[in-house]
Amino acid sequence: MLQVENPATFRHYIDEPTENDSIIAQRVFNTYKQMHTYQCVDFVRKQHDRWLKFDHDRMTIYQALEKLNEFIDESDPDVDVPNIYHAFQTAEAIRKIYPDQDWFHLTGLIHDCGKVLALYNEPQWAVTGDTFPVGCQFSEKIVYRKNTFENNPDLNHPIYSTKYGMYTPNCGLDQCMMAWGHDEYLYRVLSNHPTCTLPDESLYIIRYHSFYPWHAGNDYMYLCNEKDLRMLESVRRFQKFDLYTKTDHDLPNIDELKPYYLSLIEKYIPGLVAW
Ligand SMILES: O[C@H]1[C@H](O)[C@@H](O)[C@H](O)[C@@H](O)[C@H]1O
Ligand SMILES: [Fe+2]
Ligand SMILES: [Fe+2]
Repeated sequence: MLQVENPATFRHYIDEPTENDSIIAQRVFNTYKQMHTYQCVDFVRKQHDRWLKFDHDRMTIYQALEKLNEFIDESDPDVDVPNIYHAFQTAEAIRKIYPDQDWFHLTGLIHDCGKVLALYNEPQWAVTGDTFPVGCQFSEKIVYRKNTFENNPDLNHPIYSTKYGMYTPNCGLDQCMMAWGHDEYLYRVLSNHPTCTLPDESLYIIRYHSFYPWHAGNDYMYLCNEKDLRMLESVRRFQKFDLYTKTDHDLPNIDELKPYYLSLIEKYIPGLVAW
């Protein structure tokens, strides 16, 4: 088990921060305010059209990871260094506790690589942050649920505002359209890569790791099928490493760790990937 000294210090979201609150608190709130204003069924459809042709770039997974050197996540109250450190912190913590599960180490390393979207001019509210399904009622468990959705075009939609919205009971999360961001994007990129041999569990973790209203809030169970409920434990197992290893001190030595992770990429996701 991962030892966590003080879990309550993570994911602290300050409501309606003012100038007296930290810059980070303001930046996080503004990112979610925009996300909850603009993420709607129409927007997600447009993003699928735009990004699921995989005609933006060709680069290896490691090259994508290195791009996160230039990227600070504005939705995250717990990280204020480039995201590549978070990738190695997550992976190394998993490796310590599960030395034999190399696919899980690699999952930790790459799970946020979808954030390269932001380096192709996508705004952070369409890249980072927690996710939720669009096309049905927004859960009370979404962060800042009370004061950030008032201008969302789907909020009072006759179908999308109902419990099941455009879905059916227990249809399965793969039938649901999630708010567009780094999870769904990387999942689709890897599914489209002909030589990716990561196990299903890995791809599932990548796809839903930001779905906090579900895996942490226990909501949306009425959309889940058996597979989702089976995978929930895996997502939760991953989430502890993803969240509780975030620290801006003790940054990992990337050059030292690089050869091991390059070997895992060669094993599970070799070659140039289409983005
Ligand atoms: O701010 C964070 C960050 O963007 C993570 O990458 C995402 O997975 C989390 O759900 C979110 O809370
Ligand atoms: Fe993430
Ligand atoms: Fe992460």
